[in-house]
Amino acid sequence: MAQARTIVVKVGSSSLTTSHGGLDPARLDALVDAIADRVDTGSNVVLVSSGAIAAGLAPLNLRRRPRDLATQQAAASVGQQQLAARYAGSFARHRVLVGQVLLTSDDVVRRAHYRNAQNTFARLLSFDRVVPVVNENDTVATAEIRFGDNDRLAALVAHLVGAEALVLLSDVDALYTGDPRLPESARIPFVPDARALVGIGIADSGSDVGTGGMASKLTSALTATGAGIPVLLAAAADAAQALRTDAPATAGATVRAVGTVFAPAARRTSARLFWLRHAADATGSVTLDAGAVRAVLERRKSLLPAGIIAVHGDFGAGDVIELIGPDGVVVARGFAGHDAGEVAGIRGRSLADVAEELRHPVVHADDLVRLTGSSAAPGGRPGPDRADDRRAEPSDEHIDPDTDRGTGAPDDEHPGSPR
Ligand SMILES: Nc1ncnc2c1ncn2[C@@H]1O[C@H](COP(=O)(O)OP(=O)(O)O)[C@@H](O)[C@H]1O
Ligand SMILES: N[C@@H](CCC(=O)OP(=O)(O)O)C(=O)O
Repeated sequence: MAQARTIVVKVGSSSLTTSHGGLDPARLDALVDAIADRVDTGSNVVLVSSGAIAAGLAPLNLRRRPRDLATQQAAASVGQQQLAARYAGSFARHRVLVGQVLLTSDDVVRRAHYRNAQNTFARLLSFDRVVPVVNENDTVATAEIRFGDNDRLAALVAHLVGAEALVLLSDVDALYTGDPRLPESARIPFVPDARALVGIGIADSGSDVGTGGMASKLTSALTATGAGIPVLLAAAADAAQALRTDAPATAGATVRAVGTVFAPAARRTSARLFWLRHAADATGSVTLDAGAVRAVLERRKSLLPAGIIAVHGDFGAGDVIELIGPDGVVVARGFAGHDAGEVAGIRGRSLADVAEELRHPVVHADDLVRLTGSSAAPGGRPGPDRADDRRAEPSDEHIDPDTDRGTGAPDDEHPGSPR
């Protein structure tokens, strides 16, 4: 945390607004001061800031957060503008420029867009004293393409910019064993891995303006730590402490004086597999027989046509597809090596029996992420899969079309895999 050169800070709506609605300039300035101090030490900081909808309530005379999408979009339209102006003015006190980045999920579910966003951030951060301020583009995001909560967005952005730390700032000062308003709930200073979250009680949000709640913060934390990025969850009021580069450790180097630290997994997932797991939308799917599920999940093999029972959707080679077990459960996602028509033509057949130009896996082992065997993160999206962390490098599997068995040397080119 203290050494991170690039750091993503996410702040929730409840930490930027007054109890009457509208932005709270004092709290916003205090956050900006803490971030500017970190910028002064040479760190790159990306700020993912919620608060557009909340900031639009008071100017539009709306008493509470609207439930319908159109009014939320109207509030976000007014509020985002106010938020951006406030940040620009507040950061200007420190001679820091802000760059506004508004994203829809489309910007990350399409791989070309994901790369484009990556390039934009890289260029922005190459300038001195520029802080990108990110939010969901609520005004144009329809129900179907919404991230919905900025906690998940922050984890995706952290990976996108190659951050070395993610700081989630909220109205609660740490993760607790249960509802933080109850005296029996205890603060958890350190979460070594996802298993430590078993039994944690998730209470309703303490604020009326936040959307994600603690469940989405935990999903975000597990997504980031699964990609090798440590996470600190702390109160926005403790931002200065949380972002200090010389913050004293209380009990060993991993525990900070404030908040809850989530330890990173040992390896960083490759950008490609991270995107496949957390961001990509599937274009179609294939149903596997039980043997193929075992081969893919337990023996870490490529998916061959012989194990496919059915093909769904109209995907092309290189598209993201879901691999579904015979019981209907999605067991993996991968980049298709063939288009849907080709898979339909060769399904159930041994590689030796198919035309030479089609003699390669439907999904190569290096092109898939397994979704079972991992602890599902709270909130629904798949959690980090330790098995995949071990395999951030290409597998050493080589497909022998005569036997359909993996044998030896690395396979450099996998048809259809976007690189
Ligand atoms: N086990 C828990 N530990 C800490 N906070 C919790 C827990 N369960 C629920 N919460 C609630 O989560 C809330 C933070 O989520 P949210 O309101 O969405 O914040 P933000 O607006 O910062 O995104 C806190 O107000 C807290 O009351
Ligand atoms: N994009 C929305 C915020 C969505 C959100 O995740 O809010 P929060 O739970 O307060 O972080 C906005 O700016 O109002």
